[in-house]
Amino acid sequence: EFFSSTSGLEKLFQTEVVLLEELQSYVNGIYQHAEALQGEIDAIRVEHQSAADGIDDYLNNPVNAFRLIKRLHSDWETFEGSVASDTSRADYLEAMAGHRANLSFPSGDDFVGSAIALTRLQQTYQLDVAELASGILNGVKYGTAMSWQDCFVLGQHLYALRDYNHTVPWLQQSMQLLGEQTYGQESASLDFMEAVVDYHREMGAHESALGLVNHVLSVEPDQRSHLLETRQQLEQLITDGDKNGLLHLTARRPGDYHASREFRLYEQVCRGELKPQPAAQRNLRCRLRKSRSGYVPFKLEELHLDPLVVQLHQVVSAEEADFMQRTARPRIKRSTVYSLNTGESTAAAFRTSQGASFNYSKNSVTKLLRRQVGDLSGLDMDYAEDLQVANYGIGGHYEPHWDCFPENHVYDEGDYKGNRIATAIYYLSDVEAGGGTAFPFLPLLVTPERGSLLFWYNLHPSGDHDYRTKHAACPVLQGSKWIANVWIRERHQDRVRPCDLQRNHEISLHYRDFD
Ligand SMILES: O=C(O)CCC(=O)C(=O)O
Ligand SMILES: [Fe+2]
Repeated sequence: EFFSSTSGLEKLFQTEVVLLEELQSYVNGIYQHAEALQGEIDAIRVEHQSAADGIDDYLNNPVNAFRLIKRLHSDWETFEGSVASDTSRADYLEAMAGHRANLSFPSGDDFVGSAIALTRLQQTYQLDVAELASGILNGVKYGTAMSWQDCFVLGQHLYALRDYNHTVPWLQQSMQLLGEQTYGQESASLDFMEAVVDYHREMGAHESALGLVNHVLSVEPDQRSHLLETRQQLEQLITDGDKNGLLHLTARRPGDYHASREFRLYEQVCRGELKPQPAAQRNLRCRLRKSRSGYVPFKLEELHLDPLVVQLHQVVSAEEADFMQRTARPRIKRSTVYSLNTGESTAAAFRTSQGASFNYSKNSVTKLLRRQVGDLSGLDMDYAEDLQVANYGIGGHYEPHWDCFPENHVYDEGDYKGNRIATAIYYLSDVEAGGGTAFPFLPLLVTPERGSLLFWYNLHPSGDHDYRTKHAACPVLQGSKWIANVWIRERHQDRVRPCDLQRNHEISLHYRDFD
């Protein structure tokens, strides 16, 4: 699978580099062959021109007669042979078959995954389709523009995925771009637009259908008079406020998490529209904190006090962060999520990233990552889970979740004892746009900053879940996000974080069943 990480996409890019060379050498071969044949054609034409003054005169010349006979007797056979023996086409196809077997190609799932990632970005960051199609993200031009065909294929795919809400704007954009082409007025283009009218009608997007009908009729009023009736029907449906069509059937069902208040909070936090109240921010401090074993103090920034969320700046150097990326790159695989129902870990649409885990004794950097979390928190790192490095590609995200395990989960597996008392996330890269860590209930957005470390407790001192710590990875809008997760278990931590004898989770219970 390639779409879920940037390093996956790099493999696809390399594939395209090879394919491009292959096609170029095929085209070069055709050119050479064509040039040779053109030379022959030109020579014979010159010959024929000298006959222009009179065929009889020309043929009375014995040399000319001989040459004509010779040409027809053997030259033309040679030309035919040359065309017949041209293996460039077969060679190209054979080489391509080899490439298909040996190089990385995206699967259908990749195609669907990348289409969904685009609509996710559109949705989360409320991007304008026209801007997105022109390569602009939040006012900054990053990519090349999409063609009308790109937009059409995306729309068609979203249609197949039954995401009609997103289908309509992409088809609209596609038709808009087609209309701007010089061939946008040609008959074939108008046929295409008529086909899209049918899509819109089926979906119940009457206004979009009407817009297209009017456009087609304005270009070819006489040839396309059958559309007059369609126009009338559409106008009637619009006047009646008709709500039939696929678009209206798929309005989000009640109980759909993506339509919940919580999910909306999350999206607002990702966009930076919701922030902690000034009154809460006033008490936040930046300070230097002594490290347990190192000489250099931590640059600690409080991001939230209750629950405590802190970010430590410049704890990992650029070289160390890059080293971890390089080490993880060959090992990362699509991230999975554990399902309580099936007891299995599977890939899920709500978590699209790739990851790999490392024993902390792997190298000096993994050792450093473990030691620093211990130094900062004072927690016993003997029961920390293996380090989990993750990479998110474009649109990669992890929807709101708690890191601690649910109450009925058996979490004493092997060496891991107790629930996940705390989470520490190292940011191993900056992210150009999007990709923050969002806490919808706080409501806090943490910006990834290469070399920094984010830390919070998932449990109340009583050991109960702190439901306020629900958090998420916002979709990456531009760039590639690398993190390393450190999860610390409960065992032996009571010396550092004494248990409260009273249960003290009332303050967060409200967030357990938020809607
Ligand atoms: O990538 C992030 O910002 C958060 C990741 C996360 O929450 C997780 O991996 O559990
Ligand atoms: Fe998490």
